[in-house]
Amino acid sequence: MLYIYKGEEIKKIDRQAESLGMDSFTLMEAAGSGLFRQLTDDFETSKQCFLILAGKGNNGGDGIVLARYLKTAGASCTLCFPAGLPKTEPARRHLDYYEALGYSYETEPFNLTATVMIDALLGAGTSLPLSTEMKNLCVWLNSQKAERVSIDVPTGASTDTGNCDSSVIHAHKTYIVHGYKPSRFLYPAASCYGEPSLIEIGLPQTARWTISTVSATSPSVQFKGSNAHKGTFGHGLLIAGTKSMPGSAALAALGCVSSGAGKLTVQTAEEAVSVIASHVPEAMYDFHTGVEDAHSFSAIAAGCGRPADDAMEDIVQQLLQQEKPVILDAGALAPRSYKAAKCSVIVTPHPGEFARMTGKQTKDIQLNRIQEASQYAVEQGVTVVLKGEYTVIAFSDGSGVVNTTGNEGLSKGGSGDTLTGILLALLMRHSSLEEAVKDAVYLHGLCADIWKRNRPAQALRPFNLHDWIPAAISEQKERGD
Ligand SMILES: NC(=O)C1=CN([C@@H]2O[C@H](COP(=O)(O)OP(=O)(O)OC[C@H]3O[C@@H](n4cnc5c(N)ncnc54)[C@H](O)[C@@H]3O)[C@@H](O)[C@H]2O)[C@H](O)CC1
Repeated sequence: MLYIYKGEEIKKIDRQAESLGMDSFTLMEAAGSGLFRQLTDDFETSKQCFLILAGKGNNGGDGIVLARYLKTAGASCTLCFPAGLPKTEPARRHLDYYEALGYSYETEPFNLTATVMIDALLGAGTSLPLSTEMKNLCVWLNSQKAERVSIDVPTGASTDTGNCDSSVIHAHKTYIVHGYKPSRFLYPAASCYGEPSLIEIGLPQTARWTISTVSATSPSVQFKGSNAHKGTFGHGLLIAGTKSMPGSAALAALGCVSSGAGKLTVQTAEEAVSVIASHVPEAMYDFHTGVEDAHSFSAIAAGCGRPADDAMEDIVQQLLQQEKPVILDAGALAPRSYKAAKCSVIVTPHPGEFARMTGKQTKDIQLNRIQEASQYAVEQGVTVVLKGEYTVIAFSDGSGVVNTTGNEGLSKGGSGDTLTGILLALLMRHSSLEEAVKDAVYLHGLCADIWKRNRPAQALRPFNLHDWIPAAISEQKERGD
């Protein structure tokens, strides 16, 4: 399991560790030795010339410990404090020890050369914008012909949001201490991390946000039932599609019947049936314009290929008054309260739809996707699936996951409909809503990743996605995460 921590959470963890007897000096030692191990895995240290630029905080302290390990191992390494000597107590003590071993340091970086430059200037304690001095250092570092390795967070990138200073370090690699920081998954900051590696420092993992995985024992990939019949695997209601957008309903229905749904009823416009039925002969049809007999379904999805009009709003209000879990997508998403809902609600907006739901700007949502989705989920008591690269899944208890499967091949109209269908099928078959949602997003992304292994991403049609569901399920079953 991989974990995500905000800057404040890291500070709290450090304080807690200190109160339990694990002091920051020891944690810094663990960070430095972990960094050294990772560096020796990534580089033939005897053939490299290292320059470590260390800041005044604990990020710089990690750099001091790393410098000591490199020097002790006989590597060519220069430690430099371009913004002044360390100010924090553990970093100062590590510098004392470093000097006591007879090692020296520089304070002027601009004439120094190296093949690998380590950015230990600022980490989780960054506040933006950068000072002029830091900006100049970053500009210089970015202009050097060397591999750039950042410690924890590239200097100039925010820890908790996608914000970056204009002179942010563009790292080739980032060695992330203890756990991922939100900015690793938020653009533009995410694009400055390069290749990330995690450095364990021996602290227990306590984050409520993790990176999504699918368990090999999850009902999403296991399909068992002695004496099973079509009722065993649930009956889904999909309220989707119009005369002008029958394809959305077809894509969602395909996703659903390909993911283990026992039965599926599509409530749609009569004119849409010929298109849907030509692709999904398994489905049944219903032409009501309201919600009838909701109790006879295991779960309900609404909104694919529907306009966000009054008729849709009426349907959503009826859905919120019944008790079966409901997925709201596309036309079913609107600015409204879910606080009086009698059912579990999952909303699946893309950033534009989420902006419409919340009254916020899309660009602000994108910079702070994890926080925005989480805040909405907690306030409204719903599950939010905020789609996009690194889809964010926020639960109403404040926990959540970031999904790392999927690629640019999914950036096409119709991909989200397939996801809604997969989600509906898994929700019908799962006892855990949380597991159903995160598994659906993971498997949907994995379909696109499997496609891209041998085929161009631009040629992936949303209509192809369901064909890869069997391969995605089998892969997860065999992997056994
Ligand atoms: N549990 C862990 O994960 C551990 C992580 N470690 C490392 O510690 C840093 C966080 O250290 P902290 O001292 O809190 O912050 P920084 O080193 O990032 O910097 C603080 C320092 O920088 C100044 N500063 C902040 N913003 C700016 C700016 N925009 N321009 C100029 N200067 C700025 C600020 O005033 C302070 O002086 C974490 O990233 C890990 O690398 C521990 O070593 C082990 C435990």
